[in-house]
Amino acid sequence: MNESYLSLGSNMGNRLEMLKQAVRILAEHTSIEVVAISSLYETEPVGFTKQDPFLNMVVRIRTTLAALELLDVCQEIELELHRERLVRWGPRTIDLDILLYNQDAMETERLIVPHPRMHERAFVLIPLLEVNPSLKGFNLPDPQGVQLWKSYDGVDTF
Ligand SMILES: Nc1nc2nc(S)n(CCO)c2c(=O)[nH]1
Repeated sequence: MNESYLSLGSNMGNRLEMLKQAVRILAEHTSIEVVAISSLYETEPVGFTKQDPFLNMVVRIRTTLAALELLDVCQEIELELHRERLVRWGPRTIDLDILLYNQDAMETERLIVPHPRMHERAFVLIPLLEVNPSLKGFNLPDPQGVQLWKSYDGVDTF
């Protein structure tokens, strides 16, 4: 069994509904168990800043899928929820990034794990710490631009 952490974000359309649908599809996948979900955070866009704020969260999963198979599932969910890659760093209905996969380090054309920018993103680290307290070793970047939006009592209440 493998353990992985995914960062989810949305800044187009009904952001909450998009995130709920993405988590539902993950939870319904026969090879994935959603073990924990973080709170939702409203976050200022990083990188391409001239766009609407995001809702971000992190989910902890257990899976029998290999990392690249998990990436396939994430990309299928993005397509299913009408993710349009209009501008690379621009607005999106839904975005799923693999942050960590076990304690593996891998770099391929399609996937780099641990995610290469996670260490500089408060919108990733702050929710990640909620679902994996053992990562307390991270020096949190300035939490500026990351506001708690809503917390949940677990996957079932999301
Ligand atoms: N706050 C925030 N800024 C972002 N910039 C990009 S690109 N993304 C997409 C994730 O790589 C985000 C995001 O999810 N949240």
